[in-house]
Amino acid sequence: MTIQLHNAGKRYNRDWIFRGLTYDFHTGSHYAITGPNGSGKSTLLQILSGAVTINEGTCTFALNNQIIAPEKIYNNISYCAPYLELVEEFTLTELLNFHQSFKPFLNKLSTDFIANEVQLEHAQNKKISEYSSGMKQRAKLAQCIFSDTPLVLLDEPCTNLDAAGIDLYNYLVHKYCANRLVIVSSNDKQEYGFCNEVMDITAYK
Ligand SMILES: Nc1ncnc2c1ncn2[C@@H]1O[C@H](COP(=O)(O)OP(=O)(O)OP(=O)(O)O)[C@@H](O)[C@H]1O
Repeated sequence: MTIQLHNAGKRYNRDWIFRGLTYDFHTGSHYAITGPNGSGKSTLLQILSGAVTINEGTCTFALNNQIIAPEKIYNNISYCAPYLELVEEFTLTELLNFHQSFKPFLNKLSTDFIANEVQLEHAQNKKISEYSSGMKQRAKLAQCIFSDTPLVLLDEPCTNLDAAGIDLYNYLVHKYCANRLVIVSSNDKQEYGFCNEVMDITAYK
């Protein structure tokens, strides 16, 4: 999987968030997008998911050297972000089963195994609405990291996680994302310490 930005620019109304952004993202590398609050990290991540369009330049997605149209890219993406909601009426088992009906899990892993991996096996049959905020974040990470996609987009992935949760995040990323294209939007080294490429978005203001 590759994503190539060439001279990309994004503005909301008259305000440019970034301009002249030329950057290649490749499978095998793990990238961090850093910058202060409001600098455009989440906006860029949404562009890299195909959900938001740029106002100038190009953003090209390719899988196995075949160009993919931005509107088709969603099949290849797992996304975890504070602004993406879970279906809270579901239990974790129902949520994972529903999710895998349109996005299968890595190696056909079972929902029981996944609940166990994120240490939520004791709460597997409890409604997500009754979860704590840290438990909800573990459920979001489970849904994202275990989906069998070449691209994993993580926006502030340790939101609401305690120290054990942050260790769990690092374990999941190392075990299940090693050969995937991973892009993390964050200002917290605990969230992107494993990334081998760091892009400071303020360089493109
Ligand atoms: N839908 C929108 N319409 C108008 N402006 C927007 C929209 N989304 C974001 N912005 C603006 O774009 C800028 C970048 O926002 P963005 O959320 O990408 O920043 P960020 O770096 O992720 O911030 P944070 O670290 O606080 O999460 C901000 O000035 C924000 O107000």
